[in-house]
Amino acid sequence: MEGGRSIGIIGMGDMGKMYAKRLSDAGWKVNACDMPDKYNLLVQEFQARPMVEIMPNGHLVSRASDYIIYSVEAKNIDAVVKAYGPSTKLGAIVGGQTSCKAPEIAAFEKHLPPDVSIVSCHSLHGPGVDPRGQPLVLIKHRASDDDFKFVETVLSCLGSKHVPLTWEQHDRITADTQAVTHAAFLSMGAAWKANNQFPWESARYLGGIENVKINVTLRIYSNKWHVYAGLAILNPAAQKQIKQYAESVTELFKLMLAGHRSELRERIYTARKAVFSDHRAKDLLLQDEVLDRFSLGKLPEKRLKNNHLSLLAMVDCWWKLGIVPYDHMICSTPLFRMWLGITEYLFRNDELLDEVIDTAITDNTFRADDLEFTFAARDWSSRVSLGHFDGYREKFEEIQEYFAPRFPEASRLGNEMIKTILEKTRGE
Ligand SMILES: NC(=O)C1=CN([C@@H]2O[C@H](COP(=O)(O)OP(=O)(O)OC[C@H]3O[C@@H](n4cnc5c(N)ncnc54)[C@H](OP(=O)(O)O)[C@@H]3O)[C@@H](O)[C@H]2O)C=CC1
Ligand SMILES: O=C(O)C(=O)Cc1ccc(O)cc1
Repeated sequence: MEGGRSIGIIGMGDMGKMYAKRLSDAGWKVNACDMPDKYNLLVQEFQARPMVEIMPNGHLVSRASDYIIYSVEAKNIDAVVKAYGPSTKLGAIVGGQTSCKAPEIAAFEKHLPPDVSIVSCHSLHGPGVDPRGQPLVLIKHRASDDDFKFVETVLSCLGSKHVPLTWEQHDRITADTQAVTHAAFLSMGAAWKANNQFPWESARYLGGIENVKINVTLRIYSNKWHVYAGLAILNPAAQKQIKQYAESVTELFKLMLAGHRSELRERIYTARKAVFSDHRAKDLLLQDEVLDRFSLGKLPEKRLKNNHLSLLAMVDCWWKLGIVPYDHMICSTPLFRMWLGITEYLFRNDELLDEVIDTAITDNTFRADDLEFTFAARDWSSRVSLGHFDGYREKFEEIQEYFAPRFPEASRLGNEMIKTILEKTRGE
């Protein structure tokens, strides 16, 4: 392909393998490696794919390839580029797949020889999602137009929607979209565990919006901790967003506890105006019948009320930070679109929003759940702000273990849900 040029992939985890398979299927020669101890296993796994050559380490991949993609943990990017960067083939192009670009670009600038071009990428979806039509961010950081065109040509086989950005724009947008979305779902999981609850066993958490909350939470906890830790801890804008989310949760919960109905209502309606007023005429991203279809438990005859503190706080947080989430649709992940979908579903239905406010003030049966949710949001925020990967990992894996028995079923249902919902909410 293209004058015999080949592609290198350093890091053959979930994303690296997905890229290796799709690029080689499109006819590209791929040179790939993971840690040296995985060499034999990878050789076996890829033996039926002659277009993928597994190599023992990143030096060999770097010296043989014309466009090298680092697909390793964000927290390791500096060390890995430091090790292999100097072995990069003269005049090659280098990029990375990590979810936060500030450390990745810094590592490239520090460790790559000056003749090497830098064009980075970020597929805004997990490895199990069909990349067609999903946003793919491309960052032309230090490269000629021809080099950039070459990367576009290589990655066009993914069928994704190319979104050219600078690394600064990328980090700002993904803090708004991914990091704070994950914080909300991570907090739901933490609260359910703290109350020793499996939400699909409680009628309160069945149907509609609740299905999305449960399926997405389980999807996040079934993934690798470092993906979420990396994009939250390493992105300075993310810390601010997550902190505001925790503050919004706390303040709204205090208004509920104190029974300040009119203050709560006014705050929620002010936030709604700031976030949704320009979108009132547009179709809803998600509809009832889609939401109800994907339940881990048996749907109750009549939907039970919830005060949806997690959703109220999200809109409050967007308002406080001056974020209009629709502005980011071009650069959104599936989980963000689902999160915005259920938030919008609530905020654009006057009757439901009023019911939620009434439940928040009059129904005490949610207090225990909301208390744990508030603790959880604050705890995640402080772990992210402290910047300790170990502290993040410890909490994530404890909750992961709690929910693990339901991952297979939740993944199956979650995949179907994502597929159906994505057809209705493709970016833009
Ligand atoms: N999963 C997702 O949904 C998405 C992830 N991303 C980003 O893509 C990157 C990869 O994520 P993902 O594939 O999920 O994570 P994985 O943990 O599955 O893959 C990373 C791989 O890189 C390997 N690795 C670490 N150091 C080296 C090294 N020195 N040489 C070769 N290989 C090395 C790891 O080995 P070991 O495990 O032994 O450390 C691991 O196998 C991350 O930065 C992530 O943020 C981007 C979009 C979506
Ligand atoms: O859709 C999401 O937000 C996910 O959780 C999957 C994901 C994780 C990390 C990325 O960098 C991009 C996508």
